[in-house]
Amino acid sequence: MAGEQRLLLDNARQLVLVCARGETHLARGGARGLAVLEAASAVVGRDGCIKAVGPVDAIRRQFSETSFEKIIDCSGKCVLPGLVDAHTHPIWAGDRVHEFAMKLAGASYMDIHQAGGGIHFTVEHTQKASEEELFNTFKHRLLRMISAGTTLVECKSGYGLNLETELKMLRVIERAKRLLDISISSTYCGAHSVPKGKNVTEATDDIINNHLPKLKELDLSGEIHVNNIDVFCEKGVFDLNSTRRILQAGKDIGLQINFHGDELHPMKAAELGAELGAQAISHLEEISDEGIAAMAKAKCAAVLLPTTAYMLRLKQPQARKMLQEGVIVALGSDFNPNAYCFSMPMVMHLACVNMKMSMNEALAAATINAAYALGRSHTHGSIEIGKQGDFIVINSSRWEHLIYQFGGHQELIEYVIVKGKVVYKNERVMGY
Ligand SMILES: N=CN[C@@H](CCC(=O)O)C(=O)O
Ligand SMILES: [Zn+2]
Repeated sequence: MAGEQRLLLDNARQLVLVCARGETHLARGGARGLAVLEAASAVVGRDGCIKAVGPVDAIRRQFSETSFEKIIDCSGKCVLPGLVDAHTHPIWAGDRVHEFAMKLAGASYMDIHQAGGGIHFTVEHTQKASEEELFNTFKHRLLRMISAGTTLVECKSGYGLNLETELKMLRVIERAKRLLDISISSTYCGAHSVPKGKNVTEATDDIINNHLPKLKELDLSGEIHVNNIDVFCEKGVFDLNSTRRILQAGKDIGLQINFHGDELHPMKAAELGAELGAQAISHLEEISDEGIAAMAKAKCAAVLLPTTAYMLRLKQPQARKMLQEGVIVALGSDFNPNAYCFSMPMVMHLACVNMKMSMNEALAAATINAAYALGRSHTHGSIEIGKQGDFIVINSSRWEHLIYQFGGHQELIEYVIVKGKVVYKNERVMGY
């Protein structure tokens, strides 16, 4: 093939495609075996999309007349799809390291929340922060996510609660979507907590009557484009009926439903999400058997968050049962001031050890299934022709080292590539 292409990833020891037949997700046995090529190469075109994937010699023959803007010699290394983080809260001011100490001393998440800390503490600081300050810290956090291999991330608002601050957060996300080398799926999470001075019904009415119409108006004018709607459906936060009203109203203005459910108490959130056609539900530590069956039937993804269960010493979600029953299991870092973790490789490791997932299942959950949870698996989550050219290159001859070496990704990940462009090059790569 003559002409010019953007990138050749040449001669990888392992090229981990994840999927090879255009699957939108991997459930049941599908997640157990991943598509992996040995001694293979991949080509990204000037439009940022993957043009070819295959054995080294075949790709060299096919592109013998082609020039490349960049060639990366991947000998002895592994290439994987860019990782997808399906759940984060990365825009906020004021850390909560003091609450970490309180939790270590025995306070529960809800003790702190009900005493006015937790989300309320972050809301107070985020309301006061300038848009510029929020953008700068957000940018820094996204760069840390990229260096840990994330190339598509879901980002929530939800530390504003009032319309003004929720819009400030969403503008910050919009700016990052335009300016930074990472793909973002944005989520309006105005129902993250009931604001001080309002009861649940008042907060729900305010969201439905004021926030959502404003989001629709800003979408039509092209100022802010939001992808998902979220609610923290939890005892003492938003009950099932308010959750239903908000999610339905969000769906009515074209947002995908993707919400927090069944985390600290069984709420029948999974059953509700399946009924409303939710794309995904997160947490699910307290899901019922009926909820698992309903999510499998509705093809509603379960976004499991191993850092939260670990940090808060919660019971683990039943990942094995969900996988056996055919639920589409995805993973997220849940980066937020309560669970300060940017790293999907560490999340995969925790999912394997604490939730008993296999490494293949964890990688599927952090790539194609996380992309599915965001409605993006037609463009992200696997190395297949036509998809966006997002990759990580690791300095190891077997891809499983990315999960096995807990915390080791900082030395293992050599390149992070988005749309065929190197967006992170690690200068201290060491291998093993
Ligand atoms: N559970 C609700 N929301 C977040 C925590 C947010 C916070 O504590 O600031 C979560 O997903 O873990
Ligand atoms: Zn969350």
